[in-house]
Amino acid sequence: MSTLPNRLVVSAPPQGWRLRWVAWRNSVIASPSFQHWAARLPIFRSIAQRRAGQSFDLVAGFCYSQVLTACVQLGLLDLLAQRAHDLASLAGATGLSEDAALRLIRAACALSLAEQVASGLWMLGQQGAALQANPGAIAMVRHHALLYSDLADPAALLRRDRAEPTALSSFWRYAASTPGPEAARYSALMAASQAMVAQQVLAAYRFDRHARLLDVGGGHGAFAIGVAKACPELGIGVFDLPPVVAGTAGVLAEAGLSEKVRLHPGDFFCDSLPVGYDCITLVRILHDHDDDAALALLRSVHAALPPGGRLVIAEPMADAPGAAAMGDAYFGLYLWAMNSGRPRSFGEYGALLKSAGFSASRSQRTAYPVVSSLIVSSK
Ligand SMILES: CC(C)=CCC/C(C)=C/CC/C(C)=C/C=C/C(C)=C/C=C/C=C(C)/C=C/C=C(C)/C=C/C=C(C)/C=C/CC(C)(C)O
Ligand SMILES: C[S@@+](CC[C@H](N)C(=O)[O-])C[C@H]1O[C@@H](n2cnc3c(N)ncnc32)[C@H](O)[C@@H]1O
Repeated sequence: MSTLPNRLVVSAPPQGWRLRWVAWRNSVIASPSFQHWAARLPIFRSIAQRRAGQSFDLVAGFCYSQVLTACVQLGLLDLLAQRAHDLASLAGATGLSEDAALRLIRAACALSLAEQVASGLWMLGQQGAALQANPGAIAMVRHHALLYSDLADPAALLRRDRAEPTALSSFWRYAASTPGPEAARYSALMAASQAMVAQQVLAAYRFDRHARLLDVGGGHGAFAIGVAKACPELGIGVFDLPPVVAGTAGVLAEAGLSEKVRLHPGDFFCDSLPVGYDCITLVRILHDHDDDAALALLRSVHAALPPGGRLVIAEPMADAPGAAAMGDAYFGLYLWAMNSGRPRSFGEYGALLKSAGFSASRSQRTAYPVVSSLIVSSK
């Protein structure tokens, strides 16, 4: 656990030596003759080939994503998870010609989504097995059609006025504040991807040290249900927009937790948060909002907590250890396309939390920072 610096992390002006080192290093790496010879020198060969592969993967990444999308769309991963298949059964089950099925299964094998276990016989590969264990990730693969439509012309997306609606912003804005199928679709997507996050949060923080927990922006209660099962003695509340909370009641009833979890319909930008909870969670909330709105929400949370009360922030963060691309490269563009919010580093949250009046904050490592990280703050 590390204590967060209580000020916005402004990187020190680059030292002279760092500028000179980076400039020299780049001039060497960018040299075609160095790239030619590095792969031929035993001392550099493996790193040169690995870097070349990484460069190719960066250039070709969208194609890989679409191989995964095709596998999800055609149910290929589910098929391969059940048993080994030959080409005829794969073609029949997916509705593809044998030529197309062979092209897809070879591509899936190249990405470890599938694995040839004998001549003409395939099963799930390591990457396919890992993804099958995370239905939320599979749900996001399906959801990415919206994201990729907004990213079709990335320069135009970055240039345009963020007030202009995009496919993603329409999905998230409209769905969050309007009853009906859109709100249900939106909350179902959140609930599907919540399991991975809840697992990380519950393993990293002991909620049973508290008496009552309020999950602000708790959606259809997926996190609240996870906490209720892990901490049977804990009093739990969920605060969310009225159209969403209307759906939460049904989800809690199905889980047999209607009496256990108290619902608080409201708008956390207009209404005060309910008091009486000694722990408040913000799970995948703050990164949805720009700094001013995030600070206003943190101030509202601070006002609702008793002295010594705790705030637990859980979301995918920028600069997460071993997952830098997930932060500013994925969520950075995702939230830009959503017209609101950004991923933040631990240091950036430290500054916001201090401005909101929190006395101390610390980061809490999780097993998979690529899924979610934690910050714990005290009033
Ligand atoms: C058994 C033998 C012989 C060897 C084993 C060797 C070994 C140890 C292998 C390791 C296997 C292993 C443990 C693999 C683990 C894999 C895991 C945990 C994979 C997890 C993948 C998770 C993914 C891909 C998650 C993706 C999540 C996404 C894309 C979430 C997007 C969320 C969005 C867009 C949220 C939007 C909400 C908003 C609006 C931003 O607030
Ligand atoms: C990205 S979802 C996260 C849901 C849940 N915490 C999770 O991790 O799956 C954001 C949640 O914040 C809620 N929300 C957005 N704006 C809100 C507002 N102004 N007041 C209350 N809830 C809001 C949405 O309805 C949604 O449930």
